[in-house]
Amino acid sequence: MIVESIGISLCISGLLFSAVRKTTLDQQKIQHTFKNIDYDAKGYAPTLLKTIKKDSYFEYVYNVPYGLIDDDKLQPVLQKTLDKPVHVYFDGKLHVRVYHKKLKDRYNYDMFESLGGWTIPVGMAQEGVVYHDFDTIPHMVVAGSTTWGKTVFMKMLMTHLIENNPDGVEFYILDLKGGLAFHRYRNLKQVKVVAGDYKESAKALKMVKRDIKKDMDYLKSIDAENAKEGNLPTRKFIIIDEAGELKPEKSMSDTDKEYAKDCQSIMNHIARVAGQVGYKMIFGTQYPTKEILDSQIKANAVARVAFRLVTSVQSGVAIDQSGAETLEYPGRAIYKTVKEHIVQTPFITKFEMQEKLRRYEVNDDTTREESTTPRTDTITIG
Ligand SMILES: Nc1ncnc2c1ncn2[C@@H]1O[C@H](COP(=O)(O)OP(=O)(O)OP(=O)(O)O)[C@@H](O)[C@H]1O
Repeated sequence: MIVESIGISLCISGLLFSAVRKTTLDQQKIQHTFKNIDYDAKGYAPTLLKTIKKDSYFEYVYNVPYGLIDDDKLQPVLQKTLDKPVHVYFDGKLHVRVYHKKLKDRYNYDMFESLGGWTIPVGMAQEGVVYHDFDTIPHMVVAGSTTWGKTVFMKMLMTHLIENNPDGVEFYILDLKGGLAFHRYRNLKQVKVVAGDYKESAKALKMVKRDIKKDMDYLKSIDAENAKEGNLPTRKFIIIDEAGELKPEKSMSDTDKEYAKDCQSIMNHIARVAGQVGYKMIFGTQYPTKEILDSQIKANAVARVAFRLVTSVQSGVAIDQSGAETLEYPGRAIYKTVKEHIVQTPFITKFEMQEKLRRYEVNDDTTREESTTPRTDTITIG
């Protein structure tokens, strides 16, 4: 009995000693970093106020001298120095959160629990799984340079929403990279359109605009403020991949320019008025510039997912801060609404998607029309 309790107390003191050693080491390295990158005001560096110990991280809170504010380079430098994931934020005090473990570079889709409804898993963060609810925040920007995970993410989102609501979700997909990425899903009963060029895109969006008007008139007639309150069973997702292609360019024919302008004006309309009526826009782009992500879209697409981008300027346009240019792995992203999280997004293969969605395929367009809720204005392209 005595031997056992001595063993337990030795073990506890061992753990405490190891935690103290780790925090002391972190603190020393952080303080040296402040000095080496001149993070001070007239020689006065931040001073440690307290240390918060949590299961997954230690957080060091610093008093900072007046006039010293947040600095974008602090987080990447500390991350490299400590060789651990670090999150730096500033709320009058400077917080340096140092996580014990690094995120893995792959988490398979099937390990993410479904919360049902209009919620999707955005990915695994240090704090656990992060979800996004499209009924709370309807529109989303998904930015990322090519080959860093944007398309896999949009396909994962589609798979999850179909699995959650096979009879209540509809997709209108503008696949402006030639219709290749989403073409194979055109026969799913939930996919109303896969538009592969400007003409088809403009036609699809005009159809969406007409539906929005009908749904708004209906909600007004029953005095409901939004789709949820009006018990509208269907949510419609407009996926745009690649939004940059809709910017009218000199190289386009005059007709295509007109179609592209029509598309932009309807996209702005959807972003401004249609979120609460049950229309959700997923705005994918590999070139986040001010022209492509214009102020209307940005003001209304409050949820942002940024995979690796080329420059901090692009990151600034996509998520209003730098950081996406430093993401290290495909599938790693910054998810930002009011708060921001670094996540490893769920990975799903084409084969897994096919296995999950095969049952919703309809063989030809006639069967497809019959198998979906009848709508007089549904068209099928692609
Ligand atoms: N969530 C993820 N976790 C781990 N690896 C991923 C993840 N998402 C994508 N990848 C890897 O990155 C590769 C490229 O992904 P994806 O096709 O989505 O890129 P993309 O940015 O959409 O490129 P493009 O713009 O050319 O279509 C995938 O084939 C896969 O190997």
